[in-house]
Amino acid sequence: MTSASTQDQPDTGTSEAGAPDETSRAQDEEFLYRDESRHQAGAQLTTGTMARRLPALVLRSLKMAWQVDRGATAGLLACQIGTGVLAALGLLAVTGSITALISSGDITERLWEAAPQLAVVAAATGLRALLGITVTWLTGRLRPVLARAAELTMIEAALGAELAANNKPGYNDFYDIADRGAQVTPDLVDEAQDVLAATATLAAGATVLAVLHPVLLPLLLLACLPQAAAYVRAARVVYLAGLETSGRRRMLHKLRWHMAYMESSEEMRACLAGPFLTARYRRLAASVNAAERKAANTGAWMGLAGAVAGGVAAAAVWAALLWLLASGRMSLAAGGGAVFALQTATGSVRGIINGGARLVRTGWYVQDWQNFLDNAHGQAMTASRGTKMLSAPPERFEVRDVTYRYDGAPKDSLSGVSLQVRRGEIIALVGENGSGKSTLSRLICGLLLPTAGEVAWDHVATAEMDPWEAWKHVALVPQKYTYLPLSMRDNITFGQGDTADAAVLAACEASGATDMLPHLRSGLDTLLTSEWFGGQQLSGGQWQRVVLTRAFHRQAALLVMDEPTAALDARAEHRIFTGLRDLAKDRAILLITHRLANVAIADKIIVLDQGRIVQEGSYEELTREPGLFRSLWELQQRTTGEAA
Ligand SMILES: Nc1ncnc2c1ncn2[C@@H]1O[C@H](COP(=O)(O)OP(=O)(O)OP(=O)(O)O)[C@@H](O)[C@H]1O
Repeated sequence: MTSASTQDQPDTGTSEAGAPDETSRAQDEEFLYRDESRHQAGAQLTTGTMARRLPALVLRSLKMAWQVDRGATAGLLACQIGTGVLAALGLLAVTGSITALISSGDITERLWEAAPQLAVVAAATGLRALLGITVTWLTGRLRPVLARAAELTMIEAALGAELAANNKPGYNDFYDIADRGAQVTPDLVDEAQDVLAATATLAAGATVLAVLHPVLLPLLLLACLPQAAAYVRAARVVYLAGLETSGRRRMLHKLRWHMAYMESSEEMRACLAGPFLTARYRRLAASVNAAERKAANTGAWMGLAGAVAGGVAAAAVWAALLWLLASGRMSLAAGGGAVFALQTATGSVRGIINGGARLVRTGWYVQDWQNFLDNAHGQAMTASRGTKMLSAPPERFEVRDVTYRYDGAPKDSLSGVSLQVRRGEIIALVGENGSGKSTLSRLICGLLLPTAGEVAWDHVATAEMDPWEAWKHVALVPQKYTYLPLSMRDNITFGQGDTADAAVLAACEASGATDMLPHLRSGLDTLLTSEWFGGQQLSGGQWQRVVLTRAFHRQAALLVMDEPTAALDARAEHRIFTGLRDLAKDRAILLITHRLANVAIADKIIVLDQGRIVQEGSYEELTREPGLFRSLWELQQRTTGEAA
């Protein structure tokens, strides 16, 4: 979809390309970051479906609220019931006192008759205000805990799902949308309570109206229907606009992050990426703004239509009341009470409509959260794998005729691959970019399950094992490793194994990370980032040493290292490779590297090309026989020779 002009011209957004070019760029980008599947899913979500699902969603949120803070949840429910009862009492007392005051007879007697009811009104109003304050306090206490709990449920579900599920296209959009659902979970509880409170007040008003005249209540409810429909439709438009722009909004968030945070700050400046990206930010922001403005306008028109319909309908109800009075079907005294009851009931119905529309909209968001959870649970490792435990750390890791294709990928990343590695052995995987080395390492670790074939540890298939138990035997140095803003000790141990100095320092010694310690302010307890006060920033190679220490500290039976020394200096790299044989004594090691001279240490080298094994043998054999390994190795030799 990228137009030729987009590629040829500097994309600063201020070029002389003119308006049509800008428009086509904006369209290209809109297409690039679209989120079609979510939008389609949203379009199918009707108000009726949501109305049916709402009780379950509200109950789910209430249950979660109950789990995180029983006191606050029970208090809130009690306050809402209390508010409803007080509203009913107050309303009955007001209508009673109005009826008494405007009935015929001596004014003093009428005042005395109305006095107790007026006292009830005053007490009910005061108590309701008190309950209102309590609700605000309890809601403030519950909201953040509930949102955090909803977030945690998502994180746990995401961590419990197959890695393959996270690799699916659109996963991040799905996660982002669900995250918004998690944030508004407390709103669902609030709004459900508002609707309940308004319903309780309406019940009081309705009782009075029904007593005064049976036609008033159905008339009032009928009159509110068009307004309710308009409000819910307006809420749906806003919700759908949010879904439609989710991919673009996520891109905006990414751009902000890259432009403002430290990690990308060098390239932003030296590559002059700033103007290019800010121009893209502006265009994307403009397209998101336009979509949101359109939704706001449509929503406003719908709201207006609803309000007009509501006004006309309210006028009809008042006209009906006047007709009842004029035709003598209702007494003047009863009419006074009816006016007040009608006023209150109309207010309550408006509260129900507003709250109900908000509730439905929040329901859609929370449904996104629920969908994410359902999907993650549907792809949970507990569902797709067995529960077999290994009685001892495995001795042999075997890949048997394995094929793997990523979800949505046009072709297999691995086909018919077989190999094995035992404890005490070092197997090297080599091959050009994209040949399938990292994919194979994920399969042998049991992170991915084969599309066909089998990966087995001591004859137990990874698909049959309890993955959490299995990974206790794995140490992984991935190609893209994680820098966490934790202390050095926590970054190494992740709270597992022996976290005491001696064990951590022994692992540091093996990786060469000990050299860094004298420069760290608090040794192993230094925070490894300068994003927070008191923390210290490490260099790329220093981080790689920390990640290697993490792997060595695990003392696992299988050690997988994907480009483990790419960022290390010559001395540090030498140290790792000379120490590898020692580490292999009680470990099976799978080593992936492009530095072919380093694989001389391996017992066996496996050469991958386009997902297939094309060669295997020792370093001596492969450097002698013609083939892919030798041609790559010769190229490297030539480059280093020429450089020398
Ligand atoms: N998460 C993923 N989703 C879809 N396809 C993927 C994913 N990861 C890798 N691939 C594809 O699988 C193939 C093998 O990738 P892999 O990362 O295993 O190669 P590699 O040999 O480790 O490459 P490199 O030397 O560049 O690290 C590539 O074509 C790649 O595009």
